[in-house]
Order: sequence, then structure tokens, then C-alpha cells
Amino acid sequence: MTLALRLENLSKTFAVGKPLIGPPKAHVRAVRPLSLEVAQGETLGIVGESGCGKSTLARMLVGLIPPSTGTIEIEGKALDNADATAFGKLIQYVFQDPISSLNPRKSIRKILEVPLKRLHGMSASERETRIREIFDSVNLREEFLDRYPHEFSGGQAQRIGIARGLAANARILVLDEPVSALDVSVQAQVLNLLAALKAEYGLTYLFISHDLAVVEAVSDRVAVMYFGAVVEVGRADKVFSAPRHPYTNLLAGSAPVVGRPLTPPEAKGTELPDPLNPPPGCAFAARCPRASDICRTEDPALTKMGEDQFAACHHPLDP
Ligand SMILES: Nc1ncnc2c1ncn2[C@@H]1O[C@H](COP(=O)(O)OP(=O)(O)OP(=O)(O)O)[C@@H](O)[C@H]1O
Repeated sequence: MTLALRLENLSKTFAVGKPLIGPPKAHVRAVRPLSLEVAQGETLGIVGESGCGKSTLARMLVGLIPPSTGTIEIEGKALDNADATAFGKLIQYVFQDPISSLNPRKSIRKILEVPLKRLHGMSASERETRIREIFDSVNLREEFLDRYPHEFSGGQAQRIGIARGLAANARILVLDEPVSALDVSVQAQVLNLLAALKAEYGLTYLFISHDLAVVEAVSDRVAVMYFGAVVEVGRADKVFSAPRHPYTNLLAGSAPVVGRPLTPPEAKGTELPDPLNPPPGCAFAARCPRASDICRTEDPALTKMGEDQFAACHHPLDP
């Protein structure tokens, strides 16, 4: 197995309520130290409720924010957090809302030219050839190149977002809720396109979503996040059909339907713990039907539970 991506103890803590002078009032641990490996050509789904740290993780992965601890290694090389060019050439971010992530005053051609000029120093004619090639591979007509972002439908705009990710020639795409804002029929088209591009270019995807059914459909493996930590990771079919962590079990039990948000029905309450005042022990204990005393004092580590399946739980479910 060739590794595309390796994360070692990656974490992010934000200082909040920082006065102009002096130390911040508090800290939010948006992502607790996590270690993960993603193989080349693999799609790793990342699921979790709003606020569990998915976007913070994504932003660190593409170099938009520096991690507080840990390292990001791509194809065996550790990335320097200050080197935006190195990140840009290897890993690109596709945003949930493509229209607002594109500069409204620039034509699509101009938008797609930026990474080609900045990251690869391509000449005007090289850029034009590459842009046409990429536009063709995302099934958009060339005449659209001179239009502006607001002139496109949601599905077309997402194709442009994907084209922008591909233009830089990155081998890894971080897809942050790439179809959540789209109608179901358009979702299917974009998902099919992503699958075709992956096969054509040998891409690796990190597919972030709160939509369990979509993640299950597109992922080889899935990482389930809760309150800034990965609580379970394993093969997509296994994680959802035979979950070991009670939180995954609750999510899977909420009868996944495309477009339905994650709301575990049997959990006690729906609130995440207060990020400014995290509980000791397991963050899920207050909502967990299996919690005992140890869960309220000791934070369980991610532990191997079966072939290629890991969970962080003191009382895992039987396989
Ligand atoms: N810049 C920031 N400053 C302070 N706290 C932040 C910042 N960005 C995120 N957080 C906090 O970090 C935690 C994780 O947020 P994050 O946006 O990564 O979650 P998410 O799973 O992507 O949620 P959503 O699906 O709603 O985007 C939350 O408690 C959030 O309030």
C-alpha cells in the first residue's frame, strides 16, 4: 500500500476571548491529537455532527490554518506549515459553497489561471491548454470559461470548484460537504463525476460530510468524529453495518437517508459538550447508553477492535 497522506498527532486549539494585551480568556480544542493514514487512491469519509471539528481538520490539511501540534506528511514528505506552494501542489480544498468561494469579479478562466501561474509558473499558452483540458474533464462547455461565478447553477458551480482543485494538479482533494447544497439529482451527477475523475487521475479523496448515506456510498473507509476526536475508523461497509462505538451505532441506527442530517435518535440529549469546559473522560459519556464510571474519568484511546477497525470506547459493542 502506498500512502498518500499520514497525519501524526495533528491537533488544533483556538484561543478565544483574547484581549488586546495579555493571555486569551479560554481555549477551544477544535481537533484533539489525531493520527490517520490514507492510502493512495482511497476515499476516506469523515463524518460527524456540526461542531465536531471536520472543517478545522480540513483547513489544516490544505494549509489554510497551522496545526497547534503534529505533522502532515504527503507521499512520504512532511509538509512545512508555512509553505503554501508545497501544500497547493499536493492537496487542494473543494468548498461546500462553490459560488461564494470564487471571486465574483473574475471570469472562470481567470480563476482557474491563478493556481497554474502561482504554483506551476505556466506560460499563457500552457495555461490555456491545461484549462481547456480540465474543463473538458469536468464536462463543462468551453464557452463557460468567460462567464462569472454567479452565472452558474449549483451543480455547474461545484464542477468549477472541482476543476479549480484539479487545475493545480494536486493528487489529493479535500472535499468539504461537496454535495450538501445541491438537489438530490444533481448530487448524483457530481458524485459520479468525482468517481470518474478519481479513476482517471488516480486521485485520493477526503470526503467530509454530515450525510451518512452519501459518505457510505462513496467511501472506502470512514472516520467518525465526535467533539474533535476520531472515535471510530474502519471500512465503510463495516463501520456502518457493525459499528463498535456506541456513537457510530446511534448514527447508523438513525436509518440513513440521503440528505438527512445526523441526529442519533436514542442518544440522551443532542447537545455536544461545552467546548470551553470539556468533560473529563469520554466526551460522549453524557449521551451514551453504555456509559459507566470509567467513561466519566478516563478518555479512551483509539484501539484496534477488529481487522482494519478501530474505536475509542471502554465498552465497545460486540462485532
Ligand atoms: N476560528 C475559531 N475560533 C474559535 N473557535 C473555533 C474556530 N473555528 C472553529 N472553532 C470551534 O471549533 C469547534 C469545531 O468547529 P468546526 O467548524 O471545525 O466543526 P465542523 O464539524 O466543521 O462543524 P460544521 O459542520 O458546522 O462546519 C467548534 O466548537 C467551533 O466553535
